[in-house]
Amino acid sequence: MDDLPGIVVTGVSGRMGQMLAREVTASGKARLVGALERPGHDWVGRDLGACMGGAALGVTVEDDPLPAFARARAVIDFTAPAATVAFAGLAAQARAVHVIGTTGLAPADLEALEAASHHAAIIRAGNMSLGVNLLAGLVRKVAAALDADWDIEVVEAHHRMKVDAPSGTALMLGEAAAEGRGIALADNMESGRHGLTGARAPGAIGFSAIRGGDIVGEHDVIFAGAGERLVLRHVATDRAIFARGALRAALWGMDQKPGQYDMVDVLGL
Ligand SMILES: NC(=O)C1=CN([C@@H]2O[C@H](COP(=O)(O)OP(=O)(O)OC[C@H]3O[C@@H](n4cnc5c(N)ncnc54)[C@H](OP(=O)(O)O)[C@@H]3O)[C@@H](O)[C@H]2O)C=CC1
Ligand SMILES: O=C(O)C1=N[C@H](C(=O)O)C[C@H](O)C1
Repeated sequence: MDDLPGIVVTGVSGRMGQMLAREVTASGKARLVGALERPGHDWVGRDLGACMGGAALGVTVEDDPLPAFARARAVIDFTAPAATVAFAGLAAQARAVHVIGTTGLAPADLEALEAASHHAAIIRAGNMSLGVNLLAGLVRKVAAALDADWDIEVVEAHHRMKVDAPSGTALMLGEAAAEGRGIALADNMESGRHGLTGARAPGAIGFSAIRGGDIVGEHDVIFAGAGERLVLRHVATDRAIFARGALRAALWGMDQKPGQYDMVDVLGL
């Protein structure tokens, strides 16, 4: 057991943090060697298992990232952009693999990750599930096969607590569609339609977001042509799919050189 590679989970009280801690602990492939929360959080100093309402795990929740990262081979981080940028610098310092599931990152955040990736491997994806990463490949192929008379719309639905839109997955799928079509997503993105919008811009890739209840994550990519419509869909019903992908990425990343990677690299798609 002691020779299993050590992993730290950040934002451990969160929806994904708890799922990740359970996945790592139950995997038999890695050891949970650290669980982080922010200073002042009421879990800090307590046993993680008890905090999650189960048996003691022998892992005390901490609030100081660097010493935790220093004893880990990998950090799995599903938190928020500002936290992820700070963790990237510290993971680079500790030479630990940084697996990033956090979405909503701004261009300046991505620049900070690029700098950190010169010192340690970073694996980042807006969706760590096998299904969505396969779907992105299908979307790229379909977009390449159809001409610009087929309108592309990405529709996503998530739980009421989600704070960013479009979702990281929707952006991944939009990027795949843009790549397939040979255009830049940034120049062709249409989202948040409201009021007298005018007609749809030719060649645009549209985004719509639904928020409600406990929806785990649903994504449709619609190719709407004249007289027919093709819909490619992924429905997540269990957050364990993301945690499983993240653990796989962490283990894979331990054999990689510093640099930036995604789930296509991890899954060999
Ligand atoms: N790539 C993928 O496959 C997936 C990505 N996600 C993404 O993961 C992220 C987290 O989602 P979810 O678990 O639902 O969110 P939650 O809000 O449930 O959890 C976020 C956690 O991060 C902590 N956190 C936030 N900011 C900081 C900070 N500055 N310093 C330290 N800790 C911080 C929060 O602590 P506190 O409560 O104190 O704020 C909380 O514990 C989102 O960006 C989401 O989109 C989610 C699922 C799959
Ligand atoms: O916040 C979530 O919950 C999810 N976020 C990711 C995203 O932004 O696409 C992945 C998944 O859809 C769940």
